[in-house]
Amino acid sequence: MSRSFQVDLRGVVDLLSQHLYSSPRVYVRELLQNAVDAVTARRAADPSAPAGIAIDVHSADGGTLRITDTGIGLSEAQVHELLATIGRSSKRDELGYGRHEFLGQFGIGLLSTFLVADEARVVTRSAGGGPAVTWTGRADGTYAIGPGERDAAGTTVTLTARPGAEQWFVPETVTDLAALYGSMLPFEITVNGKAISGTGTPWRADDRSAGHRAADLVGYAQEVLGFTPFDVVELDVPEAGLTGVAYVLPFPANPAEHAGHRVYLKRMLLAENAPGLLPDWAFFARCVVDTGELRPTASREALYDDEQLAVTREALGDRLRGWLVGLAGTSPERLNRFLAVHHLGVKALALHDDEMLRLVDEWWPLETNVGRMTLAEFRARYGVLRYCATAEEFGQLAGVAAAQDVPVINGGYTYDSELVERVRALEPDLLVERLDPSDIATVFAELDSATALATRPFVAAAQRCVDRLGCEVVLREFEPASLPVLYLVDRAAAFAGELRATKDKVDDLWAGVLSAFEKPEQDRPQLVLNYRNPLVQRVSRLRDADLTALAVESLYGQALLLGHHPIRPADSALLNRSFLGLLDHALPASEQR
Ligand SMILES: Nc1ncnc2c1ncn2[C@@H]1O[C@H](COP(=O)(O)OP(=O)(O)OP(=O)(O)O)[C@@H](O)[C@H]1O
Repeated sequence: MSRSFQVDLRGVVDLLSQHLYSSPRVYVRELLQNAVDAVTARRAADPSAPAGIAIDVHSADGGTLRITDTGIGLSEAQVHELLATIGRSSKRDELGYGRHEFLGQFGIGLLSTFLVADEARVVTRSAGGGPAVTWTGRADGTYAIGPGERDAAGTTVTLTARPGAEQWFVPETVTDLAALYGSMLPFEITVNGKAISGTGTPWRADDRSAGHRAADLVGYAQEVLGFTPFDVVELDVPEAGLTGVAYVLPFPANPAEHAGHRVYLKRMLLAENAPGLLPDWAFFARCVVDTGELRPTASREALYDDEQLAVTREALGDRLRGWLVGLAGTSPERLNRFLAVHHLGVKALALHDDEMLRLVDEWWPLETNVGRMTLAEFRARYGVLRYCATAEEFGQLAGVAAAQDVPVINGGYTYDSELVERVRALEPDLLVERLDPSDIATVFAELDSATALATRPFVAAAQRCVDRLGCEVVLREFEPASLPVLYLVDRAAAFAGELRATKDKVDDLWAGVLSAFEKPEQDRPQLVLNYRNPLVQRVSRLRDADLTALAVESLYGQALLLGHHPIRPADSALLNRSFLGLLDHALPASEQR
């Protein structure tokens, strides 16, 4: 013998309230939606039928809400079949798919009334004829049917607040909720006599002037989203029955935070923060759209992530890409302003997305030692993309490289050096070179042999001064002559330096382990003195050993500062000492004054 399932309605309502719906407030949406569907169904058969939905809500006596529609209504047989059977809906076709013209499809919406009330009373009269019927459903799973009083076709649902749910029956709250969900619906809807719908979507095509329409769109963003958009991009994807606008954000957005969009389904609000409508790279835009074809999840709070959503996402992405490309073509100045706001996000995405990379390549000016310019401009001019990987290396080398006609990009800003390397994806034959301080050292000219011989004692003395600081002194000739000294740390030496600093801080065991990585001598940073500089020449000729030491030490300090190198405690002690020592030498002794 086959038996029927028994359903514990309390359990089902708990399930809905705790796991499906985010808040009891959705009961307003579900009632509104049933009323809209009923009006739609009636007007499908009789386009001249009235289309009105009225909510009356009072908070006296704990709270009651009544919603009346002029919709299709239900006969007694339909009441048994549709209202009293969970999961049964009149809005699905023979195959069980939601019918296109209706908002509902799951057959559970009415249950949401039990989130806020113990009893729902429905008085309905079918437009097809027959007497009015009253159905009273209770949260404990029982229902009663009896005759109803109602002259015109349509339905009235009445709820009384359950103790503890009174806040959902406050007239202002209900007005706000009805406006939130229903303000774009194409029928007149009133709450306590006040209309909350009627004007339609702000992007509708009508007889407003272009300026008026544009102002409405901006006004909507200001009022509803709370910002004045950088730009407004109109959206239209016929396959998804989708229209709307994308607002370009006027402030930086984090691409990692998948921003949500305001989505209306057949003019009724589905979600204020629906994710997944735009591709990840379009993090800089917030959409407000109305769609007839995309499917909701059963909670009606998000879009169902299916193939159709994926196709729509692509189409919307193309639209925004088109906007960006258009901006580049027609209004580079605006594109630059856009990048000034969103460059970090655009750059982050350019690491994976060729389209964004192209945008950065052509439009984002980078710092170089020959002025700010885009990567595209740089390689058109110089052929090679030569860059320093860190701001410190750029600080050390920019001036010297420029003096030797070596243009170089500062890759030290967030993502910049990765992007320079990535540009190869656009142009596989492109030469990309990372400039290392040791590369620059090789272009320094050796001194002629006589000068080298004559300055050998000075170099030896200078070496003794800075030996304990772990660097090697070399005397060379290079441009610009105005630069007396350079402190060059190549990558290996920088690593060795970090090792040394760490070793000083850790215990013996670790220091021993770290020593295994250390390489001797040739990795030491170089203090390169420029013999072309008149001051250095004078220092090299000093007879006084103390003064020579002071001068070398202060040149060392100067080189550290110029190259933005970290100043260790030993360095700052030396800087102090050399500065005071030089001052002492420079000032006349007091008895001579
Ligand atoms: N105001 C109304 N006028 C006419 N029929 C109604 C009304 N409210 C509900 N019904 C009938 O009751 C059925 C069940 O409603 P319910 O809200 O539970 O589900 P649904 O609207 O079909 O789907 P969903 O769960 O997606 O909202 C509806 O399919 C409809 O036939």
